[in-house]
Amino acid sequence: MAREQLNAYNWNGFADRPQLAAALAGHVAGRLTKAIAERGTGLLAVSGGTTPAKFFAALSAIPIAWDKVMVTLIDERFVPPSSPRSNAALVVANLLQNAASAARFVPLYHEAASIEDAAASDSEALKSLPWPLDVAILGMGADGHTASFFPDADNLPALLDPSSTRIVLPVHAASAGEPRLTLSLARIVAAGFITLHIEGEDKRTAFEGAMGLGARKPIRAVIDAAPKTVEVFWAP
Ligand SMILES: O=C(O)[C@H](O)[C@@H](O)[C@H](O)[C@H](O)COP(=O)(O)O
Repeated sequence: MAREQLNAYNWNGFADRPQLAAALAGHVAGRLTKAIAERGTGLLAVSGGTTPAKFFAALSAIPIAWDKVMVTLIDERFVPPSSPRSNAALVVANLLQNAASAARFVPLYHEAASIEDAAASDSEALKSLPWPLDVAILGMGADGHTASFFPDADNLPALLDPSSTRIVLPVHAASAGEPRLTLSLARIVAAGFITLHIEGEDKRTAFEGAMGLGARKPIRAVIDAAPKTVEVFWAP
């Protein structure tokens, strides 16, 4: 594993994806165990998409006190759990299995008249979670989006506002596929352990581009706003 201290992130490179999954799962399990020892609970927020399934499977098998862990989503497509696009379905099928089946899951999607109504009621409902996040697992698209902070989002400045008091925000972005629900940047960067899990050469190139000079991509805004170093986990 190669570690490079660059800017406000650490680059943790792995030879292959299974090794990354095992290492990231070990780090996350350790952070959750530390949180449970310190405050009696662990609060984990994970991203969806196609990258995290192997990491979820590795984490699900680690025997920590999962009955003291609460799992929620960094973001969600505005679709029911029956949809193949549902991040909640991905988490239930891949993470909330084995030892981790004892964790409590707090999804973001529920039926609502609009995505704005869903985000507002989510923000209320999620107030009762034991904030701040102990662990935030971010993904990234080739366009430099993370969470549902899409570069073409209608309300990107509000999504990236570090002083936002909202917990969940609605997102309309043509490139997103469907309307989204996302944790606000403020809630994400307050996490005790923030990781970015990316795989493949395209994602590495996109990340390096986002960290360079030029247009500020959403992933850069998150890293710049984070008071702690973001741990990037990458494999080819
Ligand atoms: O709902 C989502 O899609 C995710 O939360 C999103 O932020 C994801 O992490 C990136 O789009 C990368 O997705 P892939 O892992 O599919 O490349």
